Amino acid sequence: MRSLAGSRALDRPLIRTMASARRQAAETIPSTPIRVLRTVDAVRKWRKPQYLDHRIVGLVPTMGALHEGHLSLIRAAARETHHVVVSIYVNPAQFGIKEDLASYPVTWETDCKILRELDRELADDGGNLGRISAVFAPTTSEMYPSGFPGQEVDSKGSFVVMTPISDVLEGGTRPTFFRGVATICMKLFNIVQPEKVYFGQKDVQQTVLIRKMVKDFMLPTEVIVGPTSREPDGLALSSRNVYLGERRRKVAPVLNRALQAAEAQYLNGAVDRESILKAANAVAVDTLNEQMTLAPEEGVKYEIDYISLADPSTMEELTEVDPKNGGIMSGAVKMLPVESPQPGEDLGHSGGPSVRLIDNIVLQPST
Ligand SMILES: Nc1ncnc2c1ncn2[C@@H]1O[C@H](COP(=O)(O)OP(=O)(O)OP(=O)(O)O)[C@@H](O)[C@H]1O
Ligand SMILES: CC(C)(CO)[C@@H](O)C(=O)[O-]
Ligand code: BAL
Repeated sequence: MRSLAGSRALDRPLIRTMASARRQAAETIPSTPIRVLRTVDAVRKWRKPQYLDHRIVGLVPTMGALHEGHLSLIRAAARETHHVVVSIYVNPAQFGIKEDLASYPVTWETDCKILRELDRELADDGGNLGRISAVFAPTTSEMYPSGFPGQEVDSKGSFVVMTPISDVLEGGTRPTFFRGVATICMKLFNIVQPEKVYFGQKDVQQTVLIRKMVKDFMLPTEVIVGPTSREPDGLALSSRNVYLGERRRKVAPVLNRALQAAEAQYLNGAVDRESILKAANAVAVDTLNEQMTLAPEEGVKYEIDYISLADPSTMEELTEVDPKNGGIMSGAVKMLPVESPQPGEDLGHSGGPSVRLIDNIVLQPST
């Protein structure tokens, strides 16, 4: 008969085998085949057979807190590629030191639930080439293997810097933003090696930057831009809308209304900067004046960061729209924290800090 000690010794390799099997079992989003990949190495191992099998991979980069805007990009990717990879990573390098990195919504469990439901929808839709195959959710030490370089304007490190596009509009207010975006997107593209990448029109300057990065650095990927998803009242969906709270949410469509007023001028035949921008500024200023007449516990205040009329391929300001090329009307407003918050008032995520909202409308070229 085996001694107790002997039987324990015999069990040990079995225990080791089970443990290493557990270690090797691929992490997935529960009740789905969607792999959760957390390291560069894991993505590379997953990617190689797809490459050898000539399977097309589409990448949808996100910072999580998923909403319908993200889902529209994932749906587009599933229609056109065999394997959709969604990256979820809040990249500190694109946040300025005084920006909202610490409070940025992180909703991993809800994101997984949303992706599970979307994957079922995609499976039932015969029109798709592929499904969501993987979520890439790395840590900062994985994405910055030499150490995180910092969020300061003068931080030293390995960055992708693109000028002058990074210096204007969004980059004017957020001087490290596009350096951070270009750097992280270059890393994501190098890791996933997607044939196609999907970005939202809501962040129009980002799409222009990414297209330029792909062109200037000869990256073997195609950039696809999906339309802006909106709430019924025109507000562009954005992960940051959760900061607004009820009072500011009602006023937040002002930016879209301002841009629509400008678009109406263009559609009526105006091409000069002054006529087009005047219409947008009038809506923004009139709405603010109306708010100022309200009692402090009702009103909402905001600052107009910029309202721009720019060239669609460079984002340089235009004095006149060439109808052959069209233009981009874009803007940013900073919704200030509400005054005289009332007991029980919904102030929004994280106590309702200032929220910067962006939006844009394409002035279509006439054919
Ligand atoms: N309303 C939208 N419609 C279409 N695409 C969108 C929309 N909002 C975001 N996207 C796109 O989704 C991708 C990931 O964006 P991100 O995760 O930053 O979401 P976000 O809502 O833009 O968040 P934030 O509030 O931080 O700007 C980007 O390509 C972005 O342009
Ligand atoms: C493209 C992106 C995921 C890079 O971090 C981010 O800028 C975003 O979510 O738009
Ligand atoms: N969607 C843009 C990401 C950012 O504002 O940081």
